[in-house]
Amino acid sequence: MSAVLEIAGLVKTYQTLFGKPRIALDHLDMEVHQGQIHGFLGPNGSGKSTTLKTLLGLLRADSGHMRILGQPVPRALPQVVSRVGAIVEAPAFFGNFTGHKTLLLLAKAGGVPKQRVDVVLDQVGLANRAEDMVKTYSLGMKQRLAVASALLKDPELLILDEPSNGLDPAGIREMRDLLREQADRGATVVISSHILAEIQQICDSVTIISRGRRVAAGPVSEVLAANDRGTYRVRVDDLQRAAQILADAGAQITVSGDQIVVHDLADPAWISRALGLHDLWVRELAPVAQLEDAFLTLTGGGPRRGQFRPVDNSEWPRHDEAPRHGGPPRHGGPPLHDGPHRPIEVTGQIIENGRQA
Ligand SMILES: Nc1ncnc2c1ncn2[C@@H]1O[C@H](COP(=O)(O)OP(=O)(O)OP(=O)(O)O)[C@@H](O)[C@H]1O
Repeated sequence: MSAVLEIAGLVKTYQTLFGKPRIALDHLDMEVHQGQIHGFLGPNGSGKSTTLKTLLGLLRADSGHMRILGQPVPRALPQVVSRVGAIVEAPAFFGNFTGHKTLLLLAKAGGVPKQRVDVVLDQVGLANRAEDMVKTYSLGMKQRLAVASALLKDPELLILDEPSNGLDPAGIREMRDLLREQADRGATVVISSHILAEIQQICDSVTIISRGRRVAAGPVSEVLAANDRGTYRVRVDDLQRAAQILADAGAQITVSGDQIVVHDLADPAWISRALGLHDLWVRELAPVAQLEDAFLTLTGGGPRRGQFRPVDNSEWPRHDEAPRHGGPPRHGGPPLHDGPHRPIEVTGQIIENGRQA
């Protein structure tokens, strides 16, 4: 498999008006292979947009090497630009133009045959609104128009920043099918997204960055396996009491809907034992390999009730220096005891260990 996109040692520093320069990319490496759908993930402020803009020649890097379709960029961008379709940040369209006219102008400017306009309108499901003005479009429809504009050139490499932004569940599924079709015809797709479940479903491989550095990369299954934190989903009749017992026994838990998720556990039998001691019988116990878990572990951010996690800013301590959020190292399960129960709130929201974090 040949690399369609290669980044090595990319450094980008922003000069801020006051204070010291801000390091946005800190020797970033990334590689994407042909025909893959590749997820580019990172917390807010981790450097995703900076990477994509630098790759597309919209920003100048301090140092590092980049290649698109085997050509060094930005030097050889003019040679490859006709083979790349990209949306980086929400593109601005003229509200008084129709979707059709918008794409027609873009096709003309890019030297693309105008017949492609109807093809891409159809591909993104906008054909029936093509003659309406863009200002009447919903957020999701504008997003579809943006994707249509990126598809005009029938690109070999498609780079999409948050392609599912503003789409409803049916729209997200259509987008997934559309991107899969692009990969099936041999195109390579790079998408950045915060919808991790979506990335897990759609992507063949991922790069996860934090504070401008790559913290994990590879096939989704490998990234999941390497970062399996021993997370288990439990269903039990008396959810509230079960959550209380597990929390009091020292487990790291979150409660969501009708299930308890137990984190950082080496031996799932501990859960059955802990609940069985209180005559509560487990109805379902299953491992959860979630990209979200891996993401939070790798980027050092877990949910904290009543507290906002700082954005992934270079002024904060680096991940390897920072205290790890999200609990102690994986263990075989805390010792069980029959101690007094603290009140616990089961709200369908995330709670941590039965107490406010
Ligand atoms: N023009 C700028 N001037 C100064 N700092 C900037 C500028 N643009 C971005 N940054 C900083 O660079 C870092 C990376 O920002 P970037 O926008 O690339 O992150 P991101 O991963 O795309 O974030 P998000 O997911 O929130 O879009 C952040 O600390 C941000 O504040």
